[in-house]
Amino acid sequence: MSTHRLALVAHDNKKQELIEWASRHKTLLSQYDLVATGTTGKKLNAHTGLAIHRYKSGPLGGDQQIGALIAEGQLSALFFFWDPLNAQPHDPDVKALLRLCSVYNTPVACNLATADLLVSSPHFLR
Ligand SMILES: O=C(CO)COP(=O)(O)O
Repeated sequence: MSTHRLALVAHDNKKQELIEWASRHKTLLSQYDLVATGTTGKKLNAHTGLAIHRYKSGPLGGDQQIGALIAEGQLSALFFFWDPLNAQPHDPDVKALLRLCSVYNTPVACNLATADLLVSSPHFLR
């Protein structure tokens, strides 16, 4: 992969799922520079001990900050457990982040099954 930075983001109802997933893959994740939106990063660090650079909370611009990394070619993959059952105040930012993944052909996992598949790829460090 071109860079060694991964972004981890989850909406509130999905944070527990992401924390459990990250705990399972802690050894692999710890080999990367990790970034996250504010609350996701705080909870991930508290529950897994992983070092994570935290951007702003999603509704306050964090999704856009991670989008900027993608636009600059600074992100290898995004793990974005967005909530399909609840409206988000910053829905345009959520869409924009997912859109940039397609614009720049950045791997993005939006659920557990895809996240597991993505980290089992040979492109990932072991
Ligand atoms: O809203 C988010 C992603 O759209 C996530 O933001 P937080 O990690 O700050 O909860």
